[in-house]
This record gives sequence, C-alpha cells and structure tokens, in this order.
Amino acid sequence: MEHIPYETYVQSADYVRAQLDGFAPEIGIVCGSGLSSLADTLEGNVIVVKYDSIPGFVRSTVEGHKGQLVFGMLAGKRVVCMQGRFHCYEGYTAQQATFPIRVLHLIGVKVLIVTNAAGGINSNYEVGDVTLIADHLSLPGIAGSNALIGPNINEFGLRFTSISDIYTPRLRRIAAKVYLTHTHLREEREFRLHEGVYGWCYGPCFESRAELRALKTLGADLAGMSTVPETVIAKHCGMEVLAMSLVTNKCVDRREPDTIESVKAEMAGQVQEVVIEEFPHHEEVLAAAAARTSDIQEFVRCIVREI
Ligand SMILES: O=P(O)(O)O[C@@H]1C[C@H](O)[C@@H](CO)O1
Ligand code: HPA
Repeated sequence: MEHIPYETYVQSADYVRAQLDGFAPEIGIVCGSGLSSLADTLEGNVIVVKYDSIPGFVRSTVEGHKGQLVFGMLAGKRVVCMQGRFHCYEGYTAQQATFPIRVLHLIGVKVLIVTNAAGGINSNYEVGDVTLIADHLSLPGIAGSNALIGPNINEFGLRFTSISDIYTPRLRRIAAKVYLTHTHLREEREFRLHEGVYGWCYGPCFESRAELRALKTLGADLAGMSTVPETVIAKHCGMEVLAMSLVTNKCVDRREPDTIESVKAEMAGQVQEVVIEEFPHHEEVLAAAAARTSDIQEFVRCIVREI
C-alpha cells in the first residue's frame, strides 16, 4: 500500500485555501449517497471547488456522489460540504478514500458531520428513519483495513488512538435535543430518530443473509459501506464527529428456505408458499434518500445552528 506523505495533504490544503478568498470553514459535512443536495442549502458567497482540480483527490465514481467541495454559510456558521465521498470498494485505499478529511482538518475544520445511506438491520428501523451513530462495528478494521495503517503522521495525531468516544457525545446530545424540540419534524414529517451501531461492510456487494445475521448477532443496527474510515481519520486528527445514517432499505436476514425439504415437499405433491422478498439495489437507496433529503437538510441545519 502506497503511503501518502504529510506534504501531499499540505499541498492539497494550500490549493483549496487559495480558492477561498479568506473563507475559513469551521464545520465539514460529508454528503452520503443521494444526500448531495444538503450542499444546495448553503448561503452567502458560495464557492465550488471540483475534486478533479484538487491535487491528491481521487475521482468519485458512484452515482449520487457529485465530486466537489461546496463552501458557504449554513445557519450562521462557515461550512464546507463534500458533495460526494470516496469508498474503498471503488478500489481506493482507505488513505485515498479519507484524503479529503485530513485536507478539511488542515483548512481549519473542527467539527465533521458525516451522513450516509445504510440498510436497517435492526427490525425496529423503517425506510426513511434516521439513526445517530453512537458506535461502529468495523469488521474490515479489525481484520486489517484501517485508514491509520502505515507510518503514523505525527502532525495529525497519535500512533495509538482511542476511538471509544469517536462519535462525540456533545454533538449527539445536540442532535437529540434538536430532534426532541422540533415537534414538526417528528409529527408533520413523521421523521423517526434512533441511536445505533453502524456496521461497516467493505462492499460493493450488499451483504449476504448470513453476513447480516452475523452482524446482527454482533450488535450492528445498520449495514453500510462508508463512514468508518472517515470518522477514524477525523478522530485521529482531533475533530469532533457527528455521524448519521438514513435507512434506505431494510436488510433481509431471513434464512433461505431449505431446498432439500422444499423439493421433498414438492415431490410429495405439497403446494409451496412463495415468499417474495425485496433485495436492496442502489436505485432504491437513491430514491429513499431523495424522499427524505429535505427533512435531513432541515435537521442538519438546526444541529449546525446549535454547535
Ligand atoms: O456513501 P454512502 O455510504 O451514503 O452510500 C451507500 C453505500 C454505497 O455506496 C451505496 C449503496 O447503495 O449507498
Ligand atoms: N448495505 C450496505 N450498504 C448500504 C445498504 C445496505 O443494505 N443500503 C445502503 N447502503
């Protein structure tokens, strides 16, 4: 794996800063699949910097991820939105995928809000619900895919970083309070908020039934293909982190019916019940995100106001 040296991040940050005419964002927002329009709500003198112009940035290859940084004001705060993120399943190393996060840190971002689309493993979760991420389960991380692998860059943080409080309690409390005090979000818009554990899966396959059962047993409420490398890198360089998932589909973890038993029953002339199950696909993810995008925009705007 090729190590990205500190100087490359600095060069990239210098380039981005030079486009900003003195604007210094304090809050960064990563827009998940289908949630790019969060950036459309920025106000003031909005500045757009395309990823393909920034040294060190790779290319966004996934539909629903535009590939640009958008700078502007949100609820009175200076903000930068990542309209599109990089995923390891696109063939990028965790360091390449998280490169922008360190660049945001270098240009002054102190708080990172990460959004994503995820599958609901927890059977109480419905499509359209939002979950504050309280913790994550990173099987790839445990097994050796961690964005911090390689020489430590001391300028960013410690070799051994505790991630016990990676999802900053102060920010989760703000988000919870916003939710509980904005009755119209809960009542008129039927916006349900949970708090749960995000299970990072490498992708790009959606998970098998057995994998989902294993994730559930291990304590994951959600399955997703992003976020964890970004939040680990953000924590390493001292940012406060708030992460939330939009549940875009329900995960099917039911066992496959036993083929031998069903063929036996068929041969004995018994009529078989046909169970039609909906498996996830990316179009469904984008559609579910589009349906909730304005509520999430409002939720994030209210949170940003309180930070
Ligand atoms: O970037 P996020 O995590 O929001 O996107 C999810 C995971 C895959 O990229 C995609 C699957 O539909 O949505
Ligand atoms: N699994 C993994 N990632 C996802 C899913 C899912 O079901 N839905 C959206 N992103």
